[in-house]
Amino acid sequence: MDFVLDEEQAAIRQMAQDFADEEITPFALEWDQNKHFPVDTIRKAGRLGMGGIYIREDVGGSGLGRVESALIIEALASGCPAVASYISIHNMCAWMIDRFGSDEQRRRWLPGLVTMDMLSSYCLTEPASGSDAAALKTKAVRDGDHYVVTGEKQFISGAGASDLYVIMVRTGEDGPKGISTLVVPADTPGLSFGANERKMGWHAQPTRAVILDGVRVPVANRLGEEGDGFRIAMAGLDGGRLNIAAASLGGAQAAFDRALAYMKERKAFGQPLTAFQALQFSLADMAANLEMCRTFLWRAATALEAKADDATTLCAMAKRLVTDRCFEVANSALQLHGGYGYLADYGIEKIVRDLRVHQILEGTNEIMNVIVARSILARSS
Ligand SMILES: CC(C)(COP(=O)(O)OP(=O)(O)OC[C@H]1O[C@@H](n2cnc3c(N)ncnc32)[C@H](O)[C@@H]1OP(=O)(O)O)[C@@H](O)C(=O)NCCC(=O)NCCSC(=O)C1=CCCCC1
Repeated sequence: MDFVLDEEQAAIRQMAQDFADEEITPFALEWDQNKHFPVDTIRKAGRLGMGGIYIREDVGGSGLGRVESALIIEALASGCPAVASYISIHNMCAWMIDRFGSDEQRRRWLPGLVTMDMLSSYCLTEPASGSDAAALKTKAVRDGDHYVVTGEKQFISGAGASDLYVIMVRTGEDGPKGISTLVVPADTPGLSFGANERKMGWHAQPTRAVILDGVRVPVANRLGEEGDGFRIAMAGLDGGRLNIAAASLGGAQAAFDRALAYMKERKAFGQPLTAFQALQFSLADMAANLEMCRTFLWRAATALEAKADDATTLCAMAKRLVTDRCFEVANSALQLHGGYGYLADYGIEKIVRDLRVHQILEGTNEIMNVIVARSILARSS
């Protein structure tokens, strides 16, 4: 196994890092404080190929793999985890269309999605179903060559700003086999949005409910067959979870870098903070955790790219391990800043707030353990 990036991967990572340094980092605090969703910046990322990272090239995608995606999202998140995560979600939706859509659907939607002239949102969670995703109730009733869809999706990132909504609905029996996936354009009559939720972090992207009131969606907008929707949703999340882990890694690395710079400058008891062994040990722990997270993330990304049998399990492990450890690293970076770490202008508390939700969304870390434990038990039976 080769853990050294090749020339192309190093160049891709540098391109994303340059973009983050120039277009995201200088503005991230302002976006957070003003709850501003930087759509123009996101579209600029799209023009550099970051809207269709692992989309096939025949429709304008970048044709890269999951390791490259982890590199890009990590770099973007060094500027703002919330913006990087939105780009990650958009990529997940585009991939679901690329992987499960017909040729006609791919040609219809992907050229706009890969450039991010069209933005997309993933809609699975409902007010009464989160972890138990297969209990969703949003109903789609067939009426000729349309479905009539009624229900509500909760906690939807980008809702109100996105142009396309990839929505899991119930077309059949209770449970996972009665679920289908529909692609619904924002301007479809009957589609509306709840208020922007007030959150602890992720202020640089809106989170709203998506409300469907008798929305007529052409059957031609269904991905795959009726009943395929749960499998499609879960397959999308395998890669989504890796990207969320990469966003945690980028945020935690940025917090570490700031803590190191601060410790070199700040003096206590006549010496820079870097002279104190207890604080050196803290830095060493943080650095080891970051490196472990990065290495494991690349391992899981390689497995997903290779469609390995244990890819879903490794993605779940990576999501839990990386988002937990990186939250601890960011929190330690805050601690190393002393009182200044708690001030909004230093930017560290924003990273901690942004990273906290990565332990909850795209499947809570407890659900990640459910997935891992099930696979261990299945293998040992
Ligand atoms: C793991 C889980 C709890 C499992 O459920 P059950 O036991 O009901 O379903 P089970 O019996 O495991 O499976 C059913 C079928 O489905 C196939 N399949 C499962 N995983 C996969 C997979 N990874 N790939 C392909 N097929 C899969 C499975 O094989 C089975 O089919 P079969 O019967 O064999 O024909 C699942 O529900 C889950 O994960 N919840 C977390 C939701 C959750 O993660 N939201 C997050 C919502 S999104 C979110 O939070 C966002 C936040 C910010 C913005 C973006 C989105």
